[in-house]
Order: sequence, then structure tokens, then C-alpha cells
Amino acid sequence: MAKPPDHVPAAGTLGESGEGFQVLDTTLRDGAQRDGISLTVGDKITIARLLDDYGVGYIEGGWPGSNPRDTAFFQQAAKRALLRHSQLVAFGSTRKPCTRAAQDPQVAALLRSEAPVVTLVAKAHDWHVTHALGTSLQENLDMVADTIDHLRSEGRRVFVDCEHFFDGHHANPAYAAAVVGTATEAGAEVVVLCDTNGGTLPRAVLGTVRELLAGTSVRIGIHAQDDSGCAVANTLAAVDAGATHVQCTANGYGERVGNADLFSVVSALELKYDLRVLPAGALSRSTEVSRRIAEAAGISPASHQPYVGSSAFAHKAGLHASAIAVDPQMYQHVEPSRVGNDMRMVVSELAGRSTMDLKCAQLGYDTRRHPGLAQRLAAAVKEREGRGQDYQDADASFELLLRDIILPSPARPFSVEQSHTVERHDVQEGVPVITSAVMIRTPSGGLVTGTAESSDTIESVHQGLREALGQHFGTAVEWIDLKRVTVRFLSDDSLGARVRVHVRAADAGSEWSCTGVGATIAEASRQALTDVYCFALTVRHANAGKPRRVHPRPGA
Ligand SMILES: CC(=O)SCCNC(=O)CCNC(=O)[C@H](O)C(C)(C)COP(=O)(O)OP(=O)(O)OC[C@H]1O[C@@H](n2cnc3c(N)ncnc32)[C@H](O)[C@@H]1OP(=O)(O)O
Ligand SMILES: CC(=O)C(=O)O
Repeated sequence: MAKPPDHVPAAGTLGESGEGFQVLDTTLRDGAQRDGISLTVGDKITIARLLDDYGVGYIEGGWPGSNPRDTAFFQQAAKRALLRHSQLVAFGSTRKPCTRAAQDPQVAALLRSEAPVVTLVAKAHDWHVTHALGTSLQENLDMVADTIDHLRSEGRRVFVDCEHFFDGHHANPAYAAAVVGTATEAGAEVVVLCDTNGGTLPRAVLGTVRELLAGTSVRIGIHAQDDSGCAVANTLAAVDAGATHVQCTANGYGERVGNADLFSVVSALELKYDLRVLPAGALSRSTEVSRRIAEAAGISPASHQPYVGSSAFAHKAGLHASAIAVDPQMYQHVEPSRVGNDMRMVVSELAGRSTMDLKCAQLGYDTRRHPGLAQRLAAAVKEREGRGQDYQDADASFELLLRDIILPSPARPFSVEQSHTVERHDVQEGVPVITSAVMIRTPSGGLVTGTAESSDTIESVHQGLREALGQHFGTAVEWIDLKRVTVRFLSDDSLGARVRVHVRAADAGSEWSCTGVGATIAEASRQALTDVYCFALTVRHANAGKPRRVHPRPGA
């Protein structure tokens, strides 16, 4: 583990609430500035509760007075005593030029929010003061001092977000430092240096924060936008230089490309800097909290997000798997369970025997009882992927392939003997009519045919197959639903045009995915759908109610 920087308090020296080192989450304010997010008051309450349970020190709830929903959120938060662990923070700006903070309606709304802490955004770049705000450099300093003074006189703790600090410091270091000095003298508890345009790189952050800290005793914070892909790195660079307050958003949501991701930052601070910034045990809930916040925000979870993404600990390359079989940490920077995530083996043409051994163990099969199985499986997967198949997101098809090899035949509950799909155009209705007839052979050797019509090819094949299965298996197939079907047209000089279909299916208890490939959509979907029902009628039935083993340790 890397040694923490010298200035950082050692683990155990921080208060239970993280007072020694402050984490401020601004998902409900800056996160809501991401295009595509529109949080209702209820969504905000849900996210605030998740963050509060997770244990961040401060939750910035929005800008009271700027819109009805933010105002209502603060009213509800006050009425319900929403937060148990975290401090609620209201965000707003310094007063308007040439007025008094006591007369500024926006500042009054901050007080009315009843939040005990206020983050004030203040201009720190001289060009922004003169050209965007349209006032003098001195008046901007007066706005900072007057607003802090007024809020403090009303009993609020004040954090100051120095907007465009790094660009401003580059252009006019003396003025940027004067804004920090003014905020400090007026009693700001934290002065937060913002990389508002996200263009600053870690080396500049490190140098600038270090330089600033040499001349001030105020607590310095960092707020980094991710426009250069450096928000997390910049946040950690500021901590390296001595910052002890970090502003982040869940899953990095935020204006333009986003902010420093809360889960990456707290994971790094806890696991790599050995700092306790969350209550004991909270870090291991990171993956769950990340996904629940994504759900509340209406954004699909990012599979490749560091630490908490579903692919953060997914291993595809055969050589990686062979070392993981010795010790998973050989190809992992942290143990996945520390952040509540899982290790996952990905089956593909890039896999070798070790991937197959580990994957089979994850699926609950002991390959040691079947000498040569891993090798045969790897060869079968490579050969099929060479024909266009893709097993990466099709564990159920892989498990059927594995069972085809290890079980005495017939391993499957039925086989498709024939299937035909024909399309005609209904002139009266003006739509295509696709008819599919699917003949299956049952375990007793009987033949059953199902026929269906639809305007959609996959639906027609699906209903034809289901009709045939229903005649033999009865209600056993009725509880199966298709959740998602994806079709990809493959162009490969050696194969000619091919179609690949992925189907995600579900019953009341779980979901599973299958794949098929063929010259037509009908052929590819028939293969994938056959796997869907074979899996349901064998593996799902056999495992109903039984937990799957998911974390095989080598030799376990
Ligand atoms: C870097 C950041 O992300 S800071 C957070 C930014 N977040 C948001 O803007 C979201 C919420 N904002 C809003 O709902 C609206 O912009 C409001 C309610 C705040 C203001 O709306 P309006 O009064 O219609 O003004 P508008 O948005 O056009 O302009 C903002 C005004 O604030 C002024 N302003 C900007 N920064 C500051 C500051 N730090 N201190 C004081 N005034 C400021 C601007 O100069 C402009 O003044 P003007 O009214 O004299 O032109
Ligand atoms: C305050 C803020 O959100 C920024 O400067 O980016």
C-alpha cells in the first residue's frame, strides 16, 4: 500500500464523522447540472438518504431560491429532519454587486433554507469579475466579505467555492490569492479551489495548492470538473498538496462531462491513503449505493466505472486468468469486496484453460472432475466465436455448452428439429406479416410444432417456439419473459454477412442471457431463444431457490 502524504492525518486520528477530513457530496447540486438529469423532490430525498446512510460528512442539497424544487427540497429536509449523519449544505452565490448582503433576496433564500452550512460561489478570476460579473475587482472582494459576514452573523457555517480558481491564479495570482485571503479573514471555514472548466492538470493543481497553503492557515478544499479526464487525479493531487476537504458527486455526475467521482475518491482515500473518511464498514456498500443513486437519477450505471462498475473487476484475457488462479490480487489493484463489488470471469475467444476453470467454478461446476474439460471448452468457445458467436454477455449459453460437453446426451430438454420463417406483405394493412413454424423434439422423441404470426421476425420465432414448448411443457414456460433483445449485423470477409442476437430473459427469480448467430435474424434468434428455454427448463429449474457460488478462490 502506498504511503500517505506526510501532511495527511493518520488513520484513526480522525473523528467518527470525518471531521478531520471533509467529504462534501454535491450530487444534488452540481450532479443535477448534468444534461439528462432532472431530479424531483422525491428523487432528491432518496439520494440524500442514500448519501447520509453511506456517511459522507456534507451533502450539498441544491440552490434554494433558484427553482421551486430546490426550495421545496430544503423545506422538506428541515421539516423531516432528513439527515442523521451528514450536515446539509445550501449552495448560492455572493451577493449582487453594489448592494448589501442583508438586502439580497438570493442570500435571504439561503438563510430561509435553514441549512446549517452554506457554500458560496465567489469569482476568483479577475477576467470573470470585470467581464462576466461586470464589476470592479475591489467590489468583488467586498461582495465576498459582506456575504460571508452576513451569513455568519446569522449563525451559518460558510464554505467558499472559488470559481475558476486555477485559471484565475494562472492569469493573476495576486488577485486569486486576495479572494482566498478575503474569504479567510471574513471567517470562511473552508476555501475551496475550483477547477471550474476542468482544464487544469494534476501537476499544476499540486503546485498551486502547495504554494497557496504555504501562505494561509485556512482549510483548503478542492472541487474538480472532469473535462480533461483528470477530476479524480486533480482531487488527489490537491490532497497530496495538503487539501483536507474534497467535493465530489456520485458516479461523477455534473456539468458537461462531470465532476470527481465520489466513489473513486473515497475509495482512494480509504484504501490507498489509509484515511477514514466514511464511517466504519461504509466503503463496502459503495457499489450498492452507486447503483441505487444511478437508479434514482434515471441514469444507467456505467459498467466501466472504477471500483463500482460491473466490469471494474471483470477479467477477460487468458493470461490474466492464469495468474488469478494463483491469486486474484495479481490482476486487481484492490480486493473487490472492499467496495462491495465482485470479481467476474469473462468467457471469450481471448480465454484459455484458466478462464474456463474459474468460470466453471463460479457457475458451480468442478472442472477437476472432468480432465481436459477446460481445454475442450476453450477450443469450443474459440471455434464458435470465430463463426461470430459472442459469449461475453451470455453466461447461460456458455453453461449450456459446458453441460453439452460434460453430461451424457441428451443434455438438453428439447431440440429444434426444423424451423421456417416466411414473410409476406399484407397489402390491406400495409405491414409485413412474418410466419414462423418451429418443430421441436421432446425428451421422449415426440415431435411438436408451433406456429405464430407477427410483424416482427424475432417475435414471430419466439411465439412459434413458445407455442410448441407450451404443448409439451405446459405452464412451465409461461413465467419466462424477454427483457432485452439486441441484434448486431456482422460484416466479416471470411464469414460473409452474419447476424448475432443476444437475448436477456427473466423469470420471477432471476435473469439470464443467451446468444445466437446465423445467416438471418430468424436463424440467430431461434438459436438464442432455444438456449433461453433450454436454460430455463434445466439449469433454472434445478437451481430455483439455491444460491449460486460466485467467489471461487483457487483450490476452494
Ligand atoms: C460554476 C458553477 O457551476 S456555479 C453553479 C451554477 N448553477 C446554476 O447556475 C444553476 C441555478 N441557476 C439559476 O437557476 C439561475 O441562473 C439563477 C436563479 C441563479 C439566476 O438567474 P437570473 O437572475 O435569471 O440570472 P442569470 O442566470 O441570467 O445570471 C446570473 C446572474 O448572477 C451573477 N453572478 C454570477 N456569479 C456570481 C457571483 N459569484 N456572485 C454574484 N453574482 C454572480 C451574474 O453576473 C448574473 O447577474 P445579472 O443578473 O446582473 O446579469
Ligand atoms: C462551484 C463549481 O461548481 C465549479 O466551480 O465548478
